[in-house]
Amino acid sequence: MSHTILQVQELVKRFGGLVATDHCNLEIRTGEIHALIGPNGAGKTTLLAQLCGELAPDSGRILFEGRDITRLPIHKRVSAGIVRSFQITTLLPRLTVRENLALAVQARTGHSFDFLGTVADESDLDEGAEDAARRVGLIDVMEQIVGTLSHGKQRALELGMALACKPRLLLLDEPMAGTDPEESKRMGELIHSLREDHTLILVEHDMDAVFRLADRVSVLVAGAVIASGTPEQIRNDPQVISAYLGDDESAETEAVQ
Ligand SMILES: Nc1ncnc2c1ncn2[C@@H]1O[C@H](COP(=O)(O)OP(=O)(O)OP(=O)(O)O)[C@@H](O)[C@H]1O
Repeated sequence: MSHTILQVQELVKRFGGLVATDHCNLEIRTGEIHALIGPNGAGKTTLLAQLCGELAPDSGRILFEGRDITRLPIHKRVSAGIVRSFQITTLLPRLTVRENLALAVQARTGHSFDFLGTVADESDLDEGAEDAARRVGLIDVMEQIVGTLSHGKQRALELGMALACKPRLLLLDEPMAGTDPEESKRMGELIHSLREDHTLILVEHDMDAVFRLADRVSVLVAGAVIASGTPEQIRNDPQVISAYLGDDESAETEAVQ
């Protein structure tokens, strides 16, 4: 029986007069890939930012494994096991893959950032960096300068940096963005492989990827979840079809642009 890892209860976030998150309720089960979809401006990114602690909600609660984390700062959520990809640091293009990953391990373990010059000598950092690199298929390019990697490999590295923080719940914000079909396929396989030992929330505009990868899908419209279910249930939900997916191919394509 699956149990709930994350619960969002009646979450509200306003930007001035705009209600970006409107009494949002969401339940994420341990071990699932849960996709969050919805039209542009529906509030997906704003919700993710509240889950990782980047934005403070105005009201409502977020429970992680039953514990109220609504007011916990980002670094404490990372320690608790919630990591958003690209959250800890953006890539440092002039450093190597190994150095970038070691910095992500440092962020998790609380090592000081002051001794950049000796990063490569720290065996615990190195081990963590190599584990993450292996996981995302970058072990053969550990010494390569990040700025010289292909876009797809840079995306994989961003994911590797999130993994170096040893998350239990990984928040992925548009991992397929800007990737070509081959890179997108590889990223899909990578995400699928993470499901073994992680719970994932996936915000993604690529509907093919969403319906292929997700165990369950929630649809956000105007800051509220209007439906949650299996990809099959969501595809056939009349409310979702009229509010978002549309009832034919062209409407679907239009809705996700
Ligand atoms: N910092 C901010 N200040 C003011 N308004 C904001 C801010 N961030 C987001 N918004 C507004 O909140 C609403 C939700 O935006 P958000 O980016 O969360 O939607 P989204 O579903 O992620 O959209 P997209 O699919 O286009 O990325 C939008 O109307 C947006 O303009």
